[in-house]
Amino acid sequence: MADLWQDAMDHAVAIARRAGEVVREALQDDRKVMTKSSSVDLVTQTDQKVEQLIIQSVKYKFPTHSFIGEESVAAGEPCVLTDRPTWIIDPIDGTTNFVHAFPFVAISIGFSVNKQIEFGVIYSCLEDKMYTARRGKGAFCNGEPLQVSDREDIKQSIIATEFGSSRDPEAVEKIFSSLRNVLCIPVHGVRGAGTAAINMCHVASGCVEAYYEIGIHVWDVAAGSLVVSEAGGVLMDVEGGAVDLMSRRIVAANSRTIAERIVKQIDSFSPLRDDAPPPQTL
Ligand SMILES: O=P([O-])([O-])O[C@@H]1[C@@H](O)[C@H](O)[C@@H](O)[C@H](O)[C@@H]1O
Ligand SMILES: [Mg+2]
Ligand SMILES: [Mg+2]
Repeated sequence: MADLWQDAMDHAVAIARRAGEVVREALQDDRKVMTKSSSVDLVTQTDQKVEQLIIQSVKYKFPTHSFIGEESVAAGEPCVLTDRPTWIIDPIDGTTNFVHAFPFVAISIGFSVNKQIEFGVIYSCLEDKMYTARRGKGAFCNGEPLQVSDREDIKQSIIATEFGSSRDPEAVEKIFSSLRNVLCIPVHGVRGAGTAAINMCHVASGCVEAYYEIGIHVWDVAAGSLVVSEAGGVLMDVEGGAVDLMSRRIVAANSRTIAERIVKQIDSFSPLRDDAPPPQTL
């Protein structure tokens, strides 16, 4: 039977590739940096330009589809996932890397129908790696199938995580407490690419056993969640149980054993959900 969403997925791959060209070109110029939720939550005109490029091209081809885009939400658009076909877009995942020319930058596009991710496309544009996953049909990098690592012993693992963009002292304390717990299991190492999407592609590729973070957003992990699960990995909330893409918390691992071991080390907290109603102003 023909795949209902193949056309949309082909479009996502094409537009992610085009967006990657725009990002690479922008790296040659000065990058004007603005801030969002905090002085370390960065955004550039390229983030906004790439998001508009993706949304306009999708609207033209699929006029009935909905969007959740990082920069549109920052500009006041709602962040609510419905049953409608929805493109969940992070135009530049790794903006801080982009600003500093640290060489991991991705365009991340997840596509959800009935609140289920149908496909995920992550283009690591400085490495020219196109990661794709279609629900039930596997995960790939530049067309080659991906498979998570088979290491079950966490003491022989590399774990990926990030520090995020909150500098709230209580959150920072918990982030360091979790990091200390994980490091002292002990694990072989802790890494972070500076982008949630690429960290998840690293889990899917088998070069790290797990990735966890509190503070990410739905656009950081929508595509990556399918890339990981289609490569044979598992997703979990940081307190165990099912992952909720709007909760801003995630553990993505090669196996349930490793995911549960990570969960035990995490000093968890709950940032404001992505779909929380905006605060009332009097
Ligand atoms: O803002 P942005 O570069 O798209 O996305 C960023 C992530 O991918 C990064 O890994 C994470 O630590 C930050 O919290 C942020 O969400
Ligand atoms: Mg991001
Ligand atoms: Mg971004």
